[in-house]
Amino acid sequence: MASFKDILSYYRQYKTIAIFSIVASSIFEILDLVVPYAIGQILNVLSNQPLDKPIQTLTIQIANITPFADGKLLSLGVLMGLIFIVTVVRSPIEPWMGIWFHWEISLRARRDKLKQILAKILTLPLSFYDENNPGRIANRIAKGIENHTYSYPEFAGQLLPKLARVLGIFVIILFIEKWTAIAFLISFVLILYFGLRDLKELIRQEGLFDRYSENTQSRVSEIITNIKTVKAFATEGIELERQRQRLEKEFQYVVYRIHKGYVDLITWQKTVIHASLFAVMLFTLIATVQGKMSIGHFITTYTVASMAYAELTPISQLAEVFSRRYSSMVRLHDFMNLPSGTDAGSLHLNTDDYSYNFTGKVEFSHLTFGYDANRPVLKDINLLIKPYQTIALVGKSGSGKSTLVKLLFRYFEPTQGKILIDGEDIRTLDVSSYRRRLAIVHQEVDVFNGTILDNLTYGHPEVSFEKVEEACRIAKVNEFINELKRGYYTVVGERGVRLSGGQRQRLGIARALIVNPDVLVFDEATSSLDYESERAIQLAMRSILGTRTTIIIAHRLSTIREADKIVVLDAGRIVEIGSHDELLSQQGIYQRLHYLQETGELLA
Ligand SMILES: Nc1ncnc2c1ncn2[C@@H]1O[C@H](COP(=O)(O)OP(=O)(O)OP(=O)(O)O)[C@@H](O)[C@H]1O
Repeated sequence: MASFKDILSYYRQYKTIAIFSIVASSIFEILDLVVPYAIGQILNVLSNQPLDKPIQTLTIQIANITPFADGKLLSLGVLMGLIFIVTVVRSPIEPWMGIWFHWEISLRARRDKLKQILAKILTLPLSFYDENNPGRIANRIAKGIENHTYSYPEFAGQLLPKLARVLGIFVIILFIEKWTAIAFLISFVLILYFGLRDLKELIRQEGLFDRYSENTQSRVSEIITNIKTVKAFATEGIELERQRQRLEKEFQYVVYRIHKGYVDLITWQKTVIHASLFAVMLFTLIATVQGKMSIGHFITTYTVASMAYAELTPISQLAEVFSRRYSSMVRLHDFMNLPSGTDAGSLHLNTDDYSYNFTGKVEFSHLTFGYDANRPVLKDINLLIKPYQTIALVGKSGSGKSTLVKLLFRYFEPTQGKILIDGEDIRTLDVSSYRRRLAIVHQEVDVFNGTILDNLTYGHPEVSFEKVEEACRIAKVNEFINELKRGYYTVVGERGVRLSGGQRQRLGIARALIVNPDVLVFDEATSSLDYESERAIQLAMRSILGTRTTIIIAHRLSTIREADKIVVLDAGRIVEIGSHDELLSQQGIYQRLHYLQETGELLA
């Protein structure tokens, strides 16, 4: 699990400037103390009491180098000069040495981290996305980043300088009266110690709450994703009630455990602070009445002590806000510390170092794989696909067809055995350059927000327009593009025109063809389509067959009659291989499936 160290490392790159700006802000906070001190000294001048040694020395030195005589007037001038410097002169300098850098560091770190986060998203293994829905991930990232961005200026610009000021106050009181200073320090340390101890427990509670609340958010995101199902099953009321119960539980927890904890903490802190301040006032007043302390020192001590105790409230508030945010910040680092997947592609723009060109000979050799190592879903698969051949994978749902393709794309590593392309183990190849020679058309084609042209050239942005048109002709995309007013420049996706399932499929096929892959995979490309769309796609597929190695995963056997080889998988094993006619003559699974689809009857 990540820790405070990880939170600090978020700003590590800006260490030097961070130290500089924190020190500068701390100095400015300490300079504030000059005012009550100088006012105390002015009171001493006015009431004819002696000045402190350093002020006396400073006045004498100024008298020596200027025409002014050492006296009451010069002392007042020197003290007013000091006040002028630490208030008026410092005002235009402070924001540029403090606030400017605190926010600049925070915003720079935000920019850097968001880039690193996307890199992490791009390199995490697919299994992570199987287990975490987008809402959960997006919520964790957004909260983590926001809390880091707001926390730094508060921590560096307020909390630390305020602590420095409290230290400065201690030194001033020490200089005036030793025992008051010691009493002050002890009360301060006790207040901070008990405060931090309680905060630690509250941070733990916040962590539990954060995890619970992440699940609530994730449900909202699930509802958005699955809204059609929710509406179709008319479960709106159930979803609302379920969420109401969760939110009520969250409310009870956050109010009666966490919020009450903070209010308890503030209650006793405030009481102790005011009691301490009253004690300081009482003791310094007694000392002044007894003549052990000057009026100026009485005023200075009381003023700076009240400044110090007054700082305790913002310090504890800042600590409280920080602890409320702490767990979500740590959770962002937990996310960032997740190991990248072995399937991670390259993040560099220029990856032409390895440019492969395969004939398309693919061999699965003694391949065994399981998502859970103890439960193999593919068992000892041996299959040779010759260049330009078309192979169809069929079999019952869950027999392992998609998994075989996932392994070909190197999303997962085989448990045993290997996959060879043109005789080379794919694990020895650069994963991004290798994948660029493959293309896949999924059952659900992803459409990005942008023009149709952007979507078509997604895998190969530099491709010529002629090549795009050619691919669109083969995939029969031109048929519907021509009907659109803005043609290739029609905006599709989230904020654009909605494409039908069949249109998306054809777009997916053209997108795959544009990268001119050596191996092309259709993953149940037609199974969710109406008959007409299916026919259009079958025709598109037919004109591609034989131009490259093609693997078709199909439930509808009509799509794959022309395949060179049909491979029947059952429970992760290859049970039949052959052409359509060969397999029909065997009285096996394929024949049964075929008969079922043709007649709708089960073979006895
Ligand atoms: N990400 C995953 N994590 C764990 N198990 C998985 C995962 N994906 C698939 N499986 C399991 O692996 C087995 C094979 O699944 P696969 O998707 O490869 O089958 P399939 O033949 O393509 O099925 P379908 O025709 O329904 O798509 C199934 O038992 C499935 O539950």
